[in-house]
Amino acid sequence: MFKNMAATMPGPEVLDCAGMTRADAFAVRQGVASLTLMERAGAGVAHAIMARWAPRPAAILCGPGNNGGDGYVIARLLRDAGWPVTVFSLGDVAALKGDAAHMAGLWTGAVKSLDSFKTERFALVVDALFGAGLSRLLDGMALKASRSLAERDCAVVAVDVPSGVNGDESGSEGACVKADLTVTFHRLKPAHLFHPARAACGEIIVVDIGIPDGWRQGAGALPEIVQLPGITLPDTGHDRAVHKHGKGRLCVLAGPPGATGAARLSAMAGLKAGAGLVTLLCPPASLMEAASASLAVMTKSIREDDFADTLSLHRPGALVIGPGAGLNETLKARVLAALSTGVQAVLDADALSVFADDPKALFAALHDRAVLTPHTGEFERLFPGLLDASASPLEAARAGSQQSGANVLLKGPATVIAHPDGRVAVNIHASGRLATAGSGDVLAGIIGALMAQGIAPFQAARSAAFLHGEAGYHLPPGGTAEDLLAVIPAALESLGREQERLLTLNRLGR
Ligand SMILES: NC(=O)C1=CN([C@@H]2O[C@H](COP(=O)(O)OP(=O)(O)OC[C@H]3O[C@@H](n4cnc5c(N)ncnc54)[C@H](OP(=O)(O)O)[C@@H]3O)[C@@H](O)[C@H]2O)[C@@H](O)CC1
Ligand SMILES: [K+]
Repeated sequence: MFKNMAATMPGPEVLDCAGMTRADAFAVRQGVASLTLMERAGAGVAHAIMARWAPRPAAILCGPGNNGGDGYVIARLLRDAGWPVTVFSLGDVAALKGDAAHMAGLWTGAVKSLDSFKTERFALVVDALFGAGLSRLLDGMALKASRSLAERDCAVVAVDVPSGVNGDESGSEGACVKADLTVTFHRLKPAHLFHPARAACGEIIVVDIGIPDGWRQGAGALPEIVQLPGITLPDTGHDRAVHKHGKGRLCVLAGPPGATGAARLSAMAGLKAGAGLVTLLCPPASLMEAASASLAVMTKSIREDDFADTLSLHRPGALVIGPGAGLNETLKARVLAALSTGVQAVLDADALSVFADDPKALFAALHDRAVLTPHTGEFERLFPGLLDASASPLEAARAGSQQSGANVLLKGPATVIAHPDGRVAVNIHASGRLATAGSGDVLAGIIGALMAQGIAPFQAARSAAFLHGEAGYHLPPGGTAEDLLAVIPAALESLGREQERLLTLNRLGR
């Protein structure tokens, strides 16, 4: 889905539109002319177009602000390269101001009114109507143009964001342009990461427009894209001195009879992700079912009323609680008991939903050694209305983490990991093949295994999301959660090798 992004992404941070404006102003204070930034932005789009398409009749739709200014640069550079180009303007060209007026002045061809734009005359259309300055829903000529683009089979390239999409937001109430390629500048914006806005972007390229180092000063903790050099993997070496107890002990709570599969997936994932010892804590009635289906995973019977005692007996480095656990008061009590011991814990599935009627009781017990792993439905149960009220899942997860006091990993095609201190990361390294039943149980087990091995919860959640995503790329078509377990070692190996290569290059100063 994010093909080629690694090669073109100049940096890992995500910037909102205000942050981008600040970075732009910083560049200008450092002596980079804003016209130079606009020229580089337009050149980046023009080069991306020429790298993908041979010359063909192209329409450049220019808006009333600087997004339109970029459009005039693109028109000039494509025409200079021999492309047949027609420019359409939304509004009067004479009304343009500043850099956009300057760039329009360098365009020596005709400028037609957007009203006369007919999609069928063009094989490629550049959408330079609105970018970061979008302030209301599309209407009038812009709305008409976006609709006519949707009806025709011509290539559409969006400048910065597809017009109608607000760069800070994952969704839009109104219509927007649907692009095949979106070229943005300096850093990704939230809209490039989250559906449905992301789906309107098509392929995404980030162009470096030469904003000087130092632009981060005073920007606070920016959300970042999880990347391989920044994750922590378990030690998978051949050191013979290592004992299984020294490689991390993980406990997983099993559910009632007939529903132990989810916890068994988590437990197996924990072993595959390097935990030395994994124990399924089973209600007595589930013991035989769990034991007969497990080989390397240990099984232990637990009593109804002594979950904190059970944990102090097994002294796990981390606990996974929730997958297939059953929605009942016993589970609620066990979650609260586990949290009261201070053990590092992954709360997944039923351990979240069981608090739908009283999330505050959960929040009062949570701490930053816990990781909540909701999908959007579970998130809504714990934080009613927060997703809708937030510009994007990024903001929602950050707010959810601060409200609850725990790390929150909000699952989706782009998974957000938030720490209560305000740090946020987004994992986009994930195959669509992960969208299969039980995949979340596997993720919970991997997070638990990494925490049990001494990796701090926020870092464990970031790293596990990336490793789980990598395992998805090793899955054959039609792969199930069981198949996902089987490819975790291969995923660990390939990431370990690549990380070592990057570290070596770094040491050599490359
Ligand atoms: N920052 C940087 O580093 C760089 C930025 N660059 C480029 O600048 C772009 C941002 O430019 P920008 O701020 O001028 O905003 P832009 O999107 O052109 O629109 C503003 C105009 O549209 C109008 N308007 C808005 N919504 C409307 C609607 N629905 N329907 C009708 N009108 C609407 C709005 O009117 P107003 O709201 O003021 O009434 C205003 O007149 C950015 O995306 C990137 O492409 C590059 O050059 C590289 C360096
Ligand atoms: K645009």
